[in-house]
Amino acid sequence: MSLHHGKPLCVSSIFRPGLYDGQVAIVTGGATGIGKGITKELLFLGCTVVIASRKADRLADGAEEIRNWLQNTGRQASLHVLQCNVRKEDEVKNLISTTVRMFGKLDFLVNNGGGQFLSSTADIRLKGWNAVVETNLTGTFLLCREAYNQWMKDHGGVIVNMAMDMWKGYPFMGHSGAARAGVVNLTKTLGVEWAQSNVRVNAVAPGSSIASPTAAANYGNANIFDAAAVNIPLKRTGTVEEVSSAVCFLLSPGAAFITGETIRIDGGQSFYITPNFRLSEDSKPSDVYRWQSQFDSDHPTGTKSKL
Ligand SMILES: CCCCCCCCC/C=C/C(=O)SCCNC(=O)CCNC(=O)[C@H](O)C(C)(C)COP(=O)(O)OP(=O)(O)OC[C@H]1O[C@@H](n2cnc3c(N)ncnc32)[C@H](O)[C@@H]1OP(=O)(O)O
Ligand SMILES: NC(=O)C1=CN([C@@H]2O[C@H](COP(=O)(O)OP(=O)(O)OC[C@H]3O[C@@H](n4cnc5c(N)ncnc54)[C@H](OP(=O)(O)O)[C@@H]3O)[C@@H](O)[C@H]2O)C=CC1
Repeated sequence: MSLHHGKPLCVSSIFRPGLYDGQVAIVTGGATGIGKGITKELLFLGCTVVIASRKADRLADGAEEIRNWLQNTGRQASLHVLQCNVRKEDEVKNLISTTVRMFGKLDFLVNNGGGQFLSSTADIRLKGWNAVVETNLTGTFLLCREAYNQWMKDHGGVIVNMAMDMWKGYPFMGHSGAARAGVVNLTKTLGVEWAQSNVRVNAVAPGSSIASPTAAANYGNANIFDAAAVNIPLKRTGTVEEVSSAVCFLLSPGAAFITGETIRIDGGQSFYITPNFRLSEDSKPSDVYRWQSQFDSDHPTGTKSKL
C-alpha cells in the first residue's frame, strides 16, 4: 500500500494519476455496482463525474459513500448527481444539457445503467418486454444521440456502452439478450457514423458474473453470481474493478484507434458455455430449454463441470 499526502492509498488503478484531469464524464447507474466502480476510478484519475439514475435515495447514498472513499485516497471528488430515467427522452435531454451547462463540456459518456428480470420468454408480457428494451437499447440510443448532438458532434468524445454475455442467446433473459445484441450492433454503427467527429463508440460485455449487492438483490439471491464461477475458465467471478479498468482503457488515449468494438470481460465464459443455463438431462433434442438453475440441488451444475 502506498501513501498519498500521508494517507493510505486504498485503491489502485493501472492508469496514471491525473490521466483524466479536466475531463467530464456522465456515468448512468453510477451509484451502484459496476457503475460505482467506474465512477470511483474516473474520480481517482481526476475526472469530474456526473452520476445519473432513477432513484434519488440511491444516488445520494452512493455519492456519499464514493466521496468518503475518495477522501481516504487523499483526493477531492468532483462528483455530481442528476436524476434521470434513461427511458424518458426529456430527462435524457435534460441530463446532457445540464451537464454541458454546468461543466462547459462532455468528454465521456458511460451507458452503464440498465438491467432486466428473469423469465421464460413465453411468459414475458409486452409491458415487461418494453421496459427492458427501452431501458437497455432505447435508453442507450437516446443518451448517445443527445451526447452527440448537444456536444460531441462538434468537440469529439468517447462513449462506452454496456452489453452482456448474450453471444449465444440468453435463455430466460430473451428481452435483455435481444436488447444488448442491439447495443453491440448500434455501437458498430455509431463507431463508423461518428468517426468523422472524432467520437469513438465502444462497449464492454461483462459475463454473468460481476458480483455486486444491488445486482444480486435483483434476483433475490445474494450468492447468485458465485454459482457462475464453476463455468468460468478462469474459475472465479469478476469484480466491478475489472469492468472499470476496461472502461477506463476504452475512454483513454490508449484506445485512440479502437471504435465500434465490444470487449468481453468474462474470464472466458462466453467461449465455454452458455451462462447459467443448461439443457436438462432428460431433454430430447427437440425439447425446449428447461431451466435448471445453478441452485437446483438435483442437478448442481458444479458436479457436471469437465474443467
Ligand atoms: C440461476 C442463474 C441465474 C443467473 C442470473 C444472473 C444474471 C447475470 C447477468 C446480468 C446481470 C445484470 O444485469 S445485474 C443488473 C441487475 N439490475 C437491474 O436489473 C436493475 C434494473 N432493472 C429494473 O429496474 C427492472 O428489471 C426493469 C424491468 C428493467 C424496469 O422495471 P420498472 O419497474 O421500472 O418497469 P415498469 O415500466 O414499471 O414495468 C415493469 C414490468 O416489467 C415486468 N416485470 C418486472 N419485473 C418482473 C419480474 N421479476 N418478473 C416478471 N415480470 C417482471 C412486468 O410486466 C412489469 O409490469 P407489471 O406487470 O405491471 O408490474
Ligand atoms: N453484474 C453483472 O454480472 C452484469 C451486469 N451487466 C449490466 O451492467 C450494468 C450495471 O449492472 P450492475 O452494477 O451489476 O447492477 P445494478 O443493479 O447495481 O446497477 C444497475 C444500475 O442501473 C440503474 N438503472 C436501471 N434502470 C435505469 C433507468 N431506467 N434509468 C437510469 N438508470 C437506471 C440503476 O439505478 P436506479 O435504480 O437508481 O435507476 C442502477 O444503478 C447493467 O446494465 C447490467 O445489466 C451486464 C452483464 C453482467
